[in-house]
Amino acid sequence: MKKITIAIDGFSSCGKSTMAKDLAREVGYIYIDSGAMYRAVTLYSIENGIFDGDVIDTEKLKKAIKDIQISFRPNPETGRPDTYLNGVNVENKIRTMGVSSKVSPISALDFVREAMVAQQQAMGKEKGIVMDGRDIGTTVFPDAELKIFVTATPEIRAQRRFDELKAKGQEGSFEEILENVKQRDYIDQHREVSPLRKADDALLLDNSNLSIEQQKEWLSEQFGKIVNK
Ligand SMILES: Nc1ncnc2c1ncn2[C@@H]1O[C@H](COP(=O)(O)OP(=O)(O)O)[C@@H](O)[C@H]1O
Ligand SMILES: Nc1ccn([C@@H]2O[C@H](COP(=O)(O)OP(=O)(O)O)[C@@H](O)[C@H]2O)c(=O)n1
Repeated sequence: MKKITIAIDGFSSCGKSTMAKDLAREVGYIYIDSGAMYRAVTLYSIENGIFDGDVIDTEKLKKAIKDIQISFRPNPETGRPDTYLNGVNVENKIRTMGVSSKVSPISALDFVREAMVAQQQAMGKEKGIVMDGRDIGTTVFPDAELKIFVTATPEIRAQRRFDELKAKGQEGSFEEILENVKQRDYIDQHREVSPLRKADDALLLDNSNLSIEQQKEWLSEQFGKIVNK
């Protein structure tokens, strides 16, 4: 069966990673969470004095960027990849509100995007990959055979993220999460480099009223239409 490239983009916390991981597992493709890479750069910046409040020392980060190595390794317990920053497992740390509140300004920096996009393109050069993010169908893999753009209302997305963080015992009120979701959407859509937008040839999926199982079936169907053509 021919191998293709699958790009899943969309708004924050709508279920992109969930559907991307499910499909990758089902069809035996590599799954890459590009958001985890931007989150890892943000964690590095927080831990290495690159932030002074909300101000970013861009010169310092520019010098450090080549020393920031991000990789993914399978976690046998969860059956999903964990994110490693310079060899250390940071999967839990990068999902905190502290990182969520600082990730979009870091992701708007051109040199950060350049470094991440180069790594993402190298990961996908053999195809057989599902990658989710904000600019996968527009910038990272503009020739992807299957492109999806996912959305849901901000309230539903914030509720999903709230439930997730609560289940992990992490802090964050619904209002704080909703505000963060809206703020990141705004910054992601309005930045100069590779802003979040639907690629012209992407299929739009509003999953506000779909269950995880239903969206998984829908995505498998779209995949089948392309590989069985
Ligand atoms: N269709 C859905 N209905 C309800 N919850 C969902 C759905 N899709 C995903 N979720 C849950 O919503 C949360 C955010 O999903 P995630 O895949 O991490 O989103 P994204 O990658 O877009 O940020 C997760 O806790 C996930 O289990
Ligand atoms: N391809 C990507 C992926 C994420 N990002 C940035 O990284 C942040 C975190 O991405 P994420 O996918 O982990 O976000 P969630 O929707 O999972 O909360 C986004 O809000 C964007 O600012 C990006 O700029 N480009």
